[in-house]
Amino acid sequence: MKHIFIINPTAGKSDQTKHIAAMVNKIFIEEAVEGTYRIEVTKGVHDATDIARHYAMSNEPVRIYSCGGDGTLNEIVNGIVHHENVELAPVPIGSGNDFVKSFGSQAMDAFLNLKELIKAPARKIDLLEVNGHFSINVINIGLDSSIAQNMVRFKRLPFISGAKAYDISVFYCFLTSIKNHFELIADGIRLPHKNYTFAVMANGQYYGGSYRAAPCSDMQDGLIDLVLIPSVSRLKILQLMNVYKRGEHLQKQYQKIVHYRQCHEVQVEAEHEINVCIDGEIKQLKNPKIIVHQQHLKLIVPSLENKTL
Ligand SMILES: Nc1ncnc2c1ncn2[C@@H]1O[C@H](COP(=O)(O)OP(=O)(O)OP(=O)(O)O)[C@@H](O)[C@H]1O
Repeated sequence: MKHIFIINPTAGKSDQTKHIAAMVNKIFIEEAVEGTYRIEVTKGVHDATDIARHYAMSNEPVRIYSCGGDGTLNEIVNGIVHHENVELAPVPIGSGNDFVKSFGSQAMDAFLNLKELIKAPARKIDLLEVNGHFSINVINIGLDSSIAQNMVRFKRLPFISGAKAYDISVFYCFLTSIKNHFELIADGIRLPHKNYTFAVMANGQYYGGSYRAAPCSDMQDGLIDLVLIPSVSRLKILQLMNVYKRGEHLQKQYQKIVHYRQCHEVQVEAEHEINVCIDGEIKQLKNPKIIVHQQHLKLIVPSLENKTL
């Protein structure tokens, strides 16, 4: 088995390349772990996709470690998708690292323990696809995608964490448009609303620097968790925000504001191209269609308490 460590030196607050390289060298050389390894450092946007694709195309068994945040993970997923010979291990050194949060409160430490990760088994998980782009975590549209778009600006400021940047961006976007015109068709059923605050199509549970949008989402069930907030007042959004962050918005008392269902396919209809946020990265798409590929990716999952898999 080949072990490939793809490091994004710009992920998180500081460059972790030296630290990761030192740990990897120690594990493979001093502790004589079996297999060959290689460290690849990305040079720019989408480089991780190209590097991952290169190894995936070899058709040899390979374990790719995504050393970065959710953006790097998404880029690697798009490079390895459909390649059975590849296993993917997230090493969460980004700012938000929302994807691994679905695996419970111990997840961050467990995925950062490279020695354990190298030996951990693979589990098959679902992937979402929207107009040819793949998502391992969450796809969202409406107010949410504007928030993600603006968050990038705030998160690079000193002393602003991924979670804080998201909160600041929420308030910024809150002052601009909160009414988004689009219609949704879920598994062939046209939903009644024509305006939404936002819509979330989830595989994982968390996004936006730790908002637990889809607390019931299971990455192996072959289903999209669809969480919808039709157009509501600013006051209602404010009232809901902390509830939404904690993942308590699917409780009965919020049913008038929050709509939730599980489905296999979501068609979005809008007059123009709309901003679609795919694992935190924005793409402008015309009538995006979201589908699920059941257990389509081999994910390395370390031993965890409170895990969902
Ligand atoms: N060498 C590089 N120079 C500049 N940008 C890079 C480089 N390598 C990767 N990138 C870009 O960095 C962006 C951010 O990466 P990533 O999302 O992994 O980190 P993050 O933003 O700190 O974490 P999170 O998304 O979890 O908050 C990605 O869009 C990726 O394309």
